[in-house]
Amino acid sequence: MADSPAPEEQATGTGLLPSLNNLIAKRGFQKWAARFPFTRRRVRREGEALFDLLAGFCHSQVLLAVVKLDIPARLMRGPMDCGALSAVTDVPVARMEVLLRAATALGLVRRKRNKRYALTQRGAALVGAPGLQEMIRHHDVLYRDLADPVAFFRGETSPELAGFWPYVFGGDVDPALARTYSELMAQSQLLVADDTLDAVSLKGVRRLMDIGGGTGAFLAEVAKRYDTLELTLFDLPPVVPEATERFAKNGLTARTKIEAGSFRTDSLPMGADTISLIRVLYDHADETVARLLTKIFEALPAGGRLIISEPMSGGETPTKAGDAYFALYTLAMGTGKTRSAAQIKALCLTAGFQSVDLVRTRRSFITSCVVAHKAQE
Ligand SMILES: C[S@@+](CC[C@H](N)C(=O)[O-])C[C@H]1O[C@@H](n2cnc3c(N)ncnc32)[C@H](O)[C@@H]1O
Repeated sequence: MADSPAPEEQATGTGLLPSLNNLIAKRGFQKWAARFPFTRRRVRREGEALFDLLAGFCHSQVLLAVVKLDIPARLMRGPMDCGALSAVTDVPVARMEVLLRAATALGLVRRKRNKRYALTQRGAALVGAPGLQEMIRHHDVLYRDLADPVAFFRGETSPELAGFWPYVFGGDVDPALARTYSELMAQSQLLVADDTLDAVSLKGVRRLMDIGGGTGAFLAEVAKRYDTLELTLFDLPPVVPEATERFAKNGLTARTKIEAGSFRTDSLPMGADTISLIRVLYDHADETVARLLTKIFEALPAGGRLIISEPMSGGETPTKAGDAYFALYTLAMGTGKTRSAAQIKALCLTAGFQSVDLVRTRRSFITSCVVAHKAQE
């Protein structure tokens, strides 16, 4: 009985003909389709795609090992052979050979004629993309949280990630932990800032307030593009010293105000004609987001704008990055969720904004953008 299709699956067939999915699931049909000239290419592609899903965890672990053993940085200094890499990483030669062959198959390294390994362009991008290696390094926490995926989706686990980002609970933060998290955020912020500022113009803006602006990495990038714009950073008190340091280092002290506070319990500073929320909403539950958006609406003048930039769900069309990665990540964090642009738009309209634009960004796996407008009086 266990093998018979569920009633709703049977119902997908029409009349006497079985549904296409019922056919595809039959081994005899699979064998025929794998040989038939008009179907065999598609069958092979689908088979490969399924195998990639099955092997995805191994691929991620190869990536993690490559990063943890500092192989990209070592190969940036010049090609190395397996023996040399084995010696500097303390991985036995035979096992290093397996790792390097796997990394070759995944396009991270390539073996030259002289048997030395060099980075490919993809491998070099690992070094060049700010924050990517730090992100990969801290993935071991996420992977442990997902080790029993059924228990995870049933909500029966206590994910470690929820403790990795304790600030979202609004509690006191250990300064050392705040620094680890801030470093990771600031590094990866550079890509987010690039894509956000390419998608949304700040021409004509007088003062921008970045709420949950962390250590000021986004505002520092804004300052590079707009040299007269005044800047305000609003974030929890533990993050403030590093932001002060960054603004001083970048010669921005005179142009920036730093306001320490919590958007949960404090009122927001007035005076900005544009407010940004960069990777903030997905950390929080709908009620917190709704209250924050209302506070922002009240803090903005007539005609003011709110820019929201963060990885989003694909909504009606789920995406690999938004729905098969960030949604799981935020679920493990336990306090927020990955929302679609349409869901964020609806929350903004409920908060009082007159209109909301969904702005196309260059790489949705880095960030997506929504811009909300307060009515002119
Ligand atoms: C995911 S980080 C994003 C930081 C930065 N915007 C970025 O994209 O790199 C979320 C930020 O929101 C801040 N935050 C969280 N809860 C907050 C609260 N209640 N009030 C103010 N800031 C808060 C955190 O301290 C943190 O800097």
